[in-house]
Amino acid sequence: MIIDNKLLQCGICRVAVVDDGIDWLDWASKLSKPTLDSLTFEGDSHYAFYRNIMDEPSFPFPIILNHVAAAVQKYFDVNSMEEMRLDDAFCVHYNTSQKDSSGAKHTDPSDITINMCLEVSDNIEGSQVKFYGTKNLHDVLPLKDDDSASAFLVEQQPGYATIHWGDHPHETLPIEHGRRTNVIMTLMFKDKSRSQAANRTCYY
Ligand SMILES: O=C(O)CCC(=O)C(=O)O
Ligand SMILES: [Fe+2]
Repeated sequence: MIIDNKLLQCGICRVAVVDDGIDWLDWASKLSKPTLDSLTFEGDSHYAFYRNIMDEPSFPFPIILNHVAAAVQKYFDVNSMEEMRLDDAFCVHYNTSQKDSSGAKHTDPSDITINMCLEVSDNIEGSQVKFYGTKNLHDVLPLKDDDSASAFLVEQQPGYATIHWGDHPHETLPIEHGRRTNVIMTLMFKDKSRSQAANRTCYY
């Protein structure tokens, strides 16, 4: 597991999901097309492109969850992935033809979010995820107060999952060049008494 220590100290864990059997680009091209459902009743007005993929039959959710399990267990106070359930999953896609490719500042309706990057074009500019403030991770020495970032950017890299607490405020910056496709998976503690997310108001 190669983990970026600076990000960890800010509360973000980035993990490579390398699997010979998965063609991320192929999934990006498939999922970044609208469906009738995504165009009609399930749109999320906060994203220029949003497509729910909970019912996508062959998307490799189990493989992704397997790859991130060790990191989730080490850093997010989870003893076993059995304690978590996948509550929702959707694809976001950004390109320069979109009128507004930013994502407003929010927290997620999740205890833990896994944001899997499928595709980033070579000419990408912008479209970083900007996090506000730092969060503590298990087993990571937090930054001293004066080093603590008030906000920082996380670049997205294809094949990497960004794992963060659902209540870590973040936004997506507008894309200036290129295209990007990510899949966002929201995880909840099955034990409702451990879940902070059920009654969260996500937008400010
Ligand atoms: O990748 C993106 O632009 C969305 C990021 C996000 O909202 C998340 O990780 O929860
Ligand atoms: Fe989010």
